[in-house]
Amino acid sequence: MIALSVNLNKIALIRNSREGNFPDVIAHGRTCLDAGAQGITVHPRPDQRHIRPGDVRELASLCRERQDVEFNVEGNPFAAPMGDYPGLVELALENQPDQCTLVPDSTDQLTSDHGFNLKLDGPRLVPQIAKLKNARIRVSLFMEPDLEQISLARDIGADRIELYTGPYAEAVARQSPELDDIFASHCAAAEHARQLGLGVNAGHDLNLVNLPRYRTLPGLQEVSIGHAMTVDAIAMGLENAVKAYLDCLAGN
Ligand SMILES: CC(=O)[C@@H](O)[C@H](O)COP(=O)(O)O
Ligand SMILES: NCC(=O)COP(=O)(O)O
Repeated sequence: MIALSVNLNKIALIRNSREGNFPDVIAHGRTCLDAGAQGITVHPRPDQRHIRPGDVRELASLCRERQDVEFNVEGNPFAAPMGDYPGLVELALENQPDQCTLVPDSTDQLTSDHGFNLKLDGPRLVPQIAKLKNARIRVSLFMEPDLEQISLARDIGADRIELYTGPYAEAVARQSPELDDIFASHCAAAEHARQLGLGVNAGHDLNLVNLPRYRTLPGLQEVSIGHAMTVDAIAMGLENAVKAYLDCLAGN
């Protein structure tokens, strides 16, 4: 089974556009879990444009209440604390998610758009990964489908990789002639990761159109999906949208 972890960033983005707590991010998280999602993902950013530290605390306790539900906190481990945002690793250590996905994005970035270059960032990631693993938090690294880089992910102690699916999603949307090669590179990366003993997650811009092919990736364990699902929820309702993604992942 491929686990569906629903990313709630965009629900929080709408909430933050006004004062108050509407829509309620935690209630929407509960709806996703009630509809059968196996996990919740958040990607708090230092500017708190969407997910805030308080959301992480409340979602951590929501996920703890449920059996077989995983909480995944994503973000840049090197971004400095800002306001009451304490830094990603500190936030994770405080809230004990099941998984922390480290992503190499800068503070002013619109969204995540590349995986780690571990030749550059590997040495300074080592102590961050060790802190998380000592706290029994699974560590995943956001990566391109590059075999040499994936070997380095194993060498510095990662448990899993999350393959960055943005270029794959764009190739599907544009019906690009490069699509087959891009997907083949993801399959080779997933096989390589598995041979090294790394788990395989994937995410970014996955949707109901591009997921039927991506779900066939060898050994895929988890997808985290937020943006497209939130858009689909406008038309379908959140519960139906979650169920549609679960059906899609099941190959129905
Ligand atoms: C890591 C990743 O792929 C991103 O999709 C991220 O989790 C979403 O962040 P934003 O919602 O801020 O674009
Ligand atoms: N890790 C990717 C993620 O959480 C969701 O990305 P998106 O579906 O919002 O692009």
